[in-house]
Amino acid sequence: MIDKRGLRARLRAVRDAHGPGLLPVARPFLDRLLPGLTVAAYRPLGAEADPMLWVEAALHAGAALALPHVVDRASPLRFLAWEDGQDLSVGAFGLHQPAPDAPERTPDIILTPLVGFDRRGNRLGQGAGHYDRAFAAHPDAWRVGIAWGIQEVEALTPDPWDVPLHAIATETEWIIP
Ligand SMILES: Nc1nc2c(c(=O)[nH]1)N(C=O)[C@@H](CNc1ccc(C(=O)N[C@@H](CCC(=O)O)C(=O)O)cc1)CN2
Ligand SMILES: Nc1ncnc2c1ncn2[C@@H]1O[C@H](COP(=O)(O)OP(=O)(O)OP(=O)(O)O)[C@@H](O)[C@H]1O
Repeated sequence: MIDKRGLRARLRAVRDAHGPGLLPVARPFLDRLLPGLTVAAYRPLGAEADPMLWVEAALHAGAALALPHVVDRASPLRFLAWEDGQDLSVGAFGLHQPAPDAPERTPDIILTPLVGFDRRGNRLGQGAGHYDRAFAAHPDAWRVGIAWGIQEVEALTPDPWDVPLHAIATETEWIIP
């Protein structure tokens, strides 16, 4: 039985030792983009891989953007509209988020920050269940995990509520489970 909390602490340390940076855009993401689609991205926390080049590609393709908005661990995440260049404010967990009254959006693609992952599409997140619940609420969205390659682990044991990723992007690989 894996100790998820211990593993999470170890993988956060591995990620932070890597340091921040922009993740290059993966070709299959570009191929998927269409005008009018909604792409949910995120603003990185600490040394999370930064998807800003993916955001630029999405805008270039005419897609709309959303960012996650959370208020605490217990409440569900909402994806809120984010117009290009729009100011963000710092909220829960130090996250840069849209204003709480920004319109809610249904994502077609969810770019998901990972704490850890395995090659089968299993994911370890922050442990509040924000993305677990978002995946359950948006079952038709394309779930792409984003991480540095060193955040890979041999195998994660999925919990009953876990919804696997469709793909994982790292700085060197596009992994299809
Ligand atoms: N950039 C980013 N945005 C995100 C997430 C994320 O993981 N990364 N989320 C993912 O669900 C949601 C926010 N949920 C969160 C839940 C818990 C913690 C948390 O426990 N933070 C730790 C430090 C985290 C770290 O260093 O990795 C803390 O505050 O001590 C953070 C975000 C939505 N937005
Ligand atoms: N669909 C759901 N509805 C309600 N609660 C959920 C749902 N999915 C997960 N949860 C709860 O959220 C918590 C998620 O913990 P877990 O350790 O699996 O998070 P995680 O793998 O780090 O992922 P996340 O990024 O979503 O936090 C658990 O307590 C679980 O009971």
